[in-house]
Amino acid sequence: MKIKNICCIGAGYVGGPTMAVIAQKCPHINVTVVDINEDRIAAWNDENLDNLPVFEPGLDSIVKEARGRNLFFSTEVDKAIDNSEIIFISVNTPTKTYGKGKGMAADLKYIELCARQIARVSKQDKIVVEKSTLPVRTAAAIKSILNNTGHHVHFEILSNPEFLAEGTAVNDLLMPDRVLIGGESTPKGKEALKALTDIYANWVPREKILTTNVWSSELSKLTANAFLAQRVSSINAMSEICEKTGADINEVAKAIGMDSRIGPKFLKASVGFGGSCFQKDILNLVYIAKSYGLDEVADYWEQVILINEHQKQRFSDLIVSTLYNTVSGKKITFLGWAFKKDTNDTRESAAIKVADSLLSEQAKISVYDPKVVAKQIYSDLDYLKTRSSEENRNLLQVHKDPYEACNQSHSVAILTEWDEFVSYDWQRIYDNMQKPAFVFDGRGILNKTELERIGFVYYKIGSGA
Ligand SMILES: NC(=O)C1=CN([C@@H]2O[C@H](COP(=O)(O)OP(=O)(O)OC[C@H]3O[C@@H](n4cnc5c(N)ncnc54)[C@H](O)[C@@H]3O)[C@@H](O)[C@H]2O)C=CC1
Ligand SMILES: O=C(O)[C@H]1O[C@H](OP(=O)(O)OP(=O)(O)OC[C@H]2O[C@@H](n3ccc(=O)[nH]c3=O)[C@H](O)[C@@H]2O)[C@H](O)[C@@H](O)[C@@H]1O
Repeated sequence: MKIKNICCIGAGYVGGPTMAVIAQKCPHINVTVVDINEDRIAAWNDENLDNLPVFEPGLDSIVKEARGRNLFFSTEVDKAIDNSEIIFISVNTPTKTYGKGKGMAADLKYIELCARQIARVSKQDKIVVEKSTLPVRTAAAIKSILNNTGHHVHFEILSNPEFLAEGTAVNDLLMPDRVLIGGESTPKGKEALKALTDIYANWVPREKILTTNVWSSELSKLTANAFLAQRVSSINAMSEICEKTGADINEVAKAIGMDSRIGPKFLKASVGFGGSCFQKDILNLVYIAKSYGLDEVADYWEQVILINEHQKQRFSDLIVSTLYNTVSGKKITFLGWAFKKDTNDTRESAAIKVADSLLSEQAKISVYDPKVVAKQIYSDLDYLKTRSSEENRNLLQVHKDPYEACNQSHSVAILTEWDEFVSYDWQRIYDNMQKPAFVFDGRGILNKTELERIGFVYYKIGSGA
């Protein structure tokens, strides 16, 4: 099968970067990324590459190279579907906020809308690729919609979950550990698997392109995120034991990570994992397990989330107790708001929960983040509905200069591990703070000896004060 046109529905953190890399590596294929969000598409088309809606190191130069050549961003969804032999669905699949499965199950309404639209528009056979993260067996629902509402064209459904991490998306896409494609073992299924494999093979070694059945592929994505998040919760659980016992979490992580069966990656203690996916995907897994009556399995995975909530809460509790049991009226500076460094994404960032707890204690918070804008920070807090948006704006200020944010502060809390925080002039920060000056390092990135030499009272996650 000769593929000339690809369409991707959803121009978000996955659709945008993924398609940009496919377009760069496959100049013989036209790639059109469509979205119903006009502002987002306009931003992808912005002449000024600083205005792209997704910040990812290296993404701007790839967009610059391919955009207008064989990479297009558009709001004309029907046209792009009609023109393409392969359609990726890369829309959001958030946790349901209503009805059955509220707070647990994945909300598949955007997926279903896409399937119905593809069915309505398509006049020729198409390959439909699940790029979004989906509950296992979603392909069956998509297939049923496509086969019952379309123009009797043949649809082949593939599962091709995305494993990129934000902040390293471009590298992850250029050099993936593996590409996973699930498909049916019928002749047409095999043909579809080959067509998609051939696209990736333009830059990914074939031995790294793994094909499985559809259900294994769908479930592998949830499993990978569950295992990764479990590692973070495991190291964070140990970080609390370290703080009680005098052990140091970095030393423990190094010692266990040298065991080749455990490995050194993803063992960084933190103020809690964030991001749009770990929590939602584990909740989804818990929901799936419960729906099959597997309560013990569900309880096991739910603990990963509970430890994560605990880690965020204990960090804000520690700030309050260390600051003499009251933060009312005290200025606390947050360095970082993004859920990790090198991204402007704040979804489920630990900073949001920690700020909310401290604001409920009447603290005054100043925030500096190199990439997150004030509008986003206020919208994250307003979304919680803990207090009025006017109160949020009164209690929390956003700064464009880190030194200004720290000025006259009682304490600085590190919420994101941005590299630039390490090289700040900490003496200057100390000189302009209230005394005693506290630093709560929720990412363990600063130099304890140096900060204590300056005069700070320094707390590091996983090794205490
Ligand atoms: N963010 C990440 O790092 C990763 C996300 N994923 C998964 O990929 C999927 C997408 O995630 P993100 O890109 O982060 O979401 P996102 O929210 O950044 O982007 C989704 C886009 O889809 C658009 N959309 C929704 N319904 C639409 C429709 N009917 N027609 C056209 N456009 C529509 C939205 O307007 C939005 O721009 C999710 O299932 C997520 O779990 C997987 C791996 C990594
Ligand atoms: O499905 C997804 O959305 C993606 O979720 C994660 O990627 P992402 O959330 O972008 O970023 P991670 O690097 O995994 O970090 C997630 C959170 O865990 C935290 N973390 C990570 C690693 C660690 O050692 N310690 C730690 O606290 C990070 O600070 C961050 O808040 C996975 O790593 C990706 O493989 C997956 O595709």
